[in-house]
Amino acid sequence: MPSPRSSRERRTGSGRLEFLSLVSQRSPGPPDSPSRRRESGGSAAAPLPEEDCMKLNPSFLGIALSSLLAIDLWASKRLGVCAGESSAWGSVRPLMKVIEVSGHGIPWLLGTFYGLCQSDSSAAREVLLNLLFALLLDLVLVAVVKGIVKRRRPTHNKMDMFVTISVDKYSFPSGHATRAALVCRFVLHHLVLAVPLRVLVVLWALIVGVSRVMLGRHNVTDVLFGLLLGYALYSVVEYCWLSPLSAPALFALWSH
Ligand SMILES: CC(C)=CCC/C(C)=C/COP(=O)(O)O
Repeated sequence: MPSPRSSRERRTGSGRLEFLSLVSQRSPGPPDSPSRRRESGGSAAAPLPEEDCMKLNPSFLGIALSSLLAIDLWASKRLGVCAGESSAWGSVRPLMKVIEVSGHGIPWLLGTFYGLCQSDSSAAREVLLNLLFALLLDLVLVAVVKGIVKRRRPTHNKMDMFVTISVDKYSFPSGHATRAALVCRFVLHHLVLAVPLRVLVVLWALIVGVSRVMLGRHNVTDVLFGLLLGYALYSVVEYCWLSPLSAPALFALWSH
């Protein structure tokens, strides 16, 4: 028995199947428009209001963003292999938490402040004062962006972080990632280090970023944006560089 064929197909002289163009057979307009769908139901319909058409035709940007977010959530969940003790890489979680502390704001702020109090050269004081300024600027900027975006941390995150502030319930951007990128650029520009140490500094920043996703603290996009933000923030710090000439009162505070 011959198989039933749709009205969109016909046979050519050579016996090959050819698909008839739907567009050429119907009235002009987008082939999948709502009015078309109504026509295919057999009854003529009045055109839909413009707002309805807008809802039915989401913009390319909207689709691209939702797809990116869906991929982000899926990848972040799969990469969150240290999110709990019972996770696939749960045994590595303590090491990841040490890396977390290495990028935390408190040790960096306290360490820089201590160095500033101890330093006896004006060049070191200038660098440390600017590092302190950079770290504070970073904290404020991240808190503002987190407060505006209000993206929740991944559901698989265990909120057992060392010292947090209220906006740290939000995840975009990763504060550890901004700090790691900022400190990395700062150190590479202002400390004279041997190449292996420079490589280590870059590796540390990348590992801090990756560990945020592995610990389940962040989605991948939080970390990528955080790294970019920290990188860009360093340029702002360079631009506003504090020196004994531009901020004499501040330097007078630290001169012994
Ligand atoms: C309390 C102070 C001085 C800093 C908070 C540091 C902190 C907990 C940042 C959050 O980082 P993530 O956004 O990467 O989770």
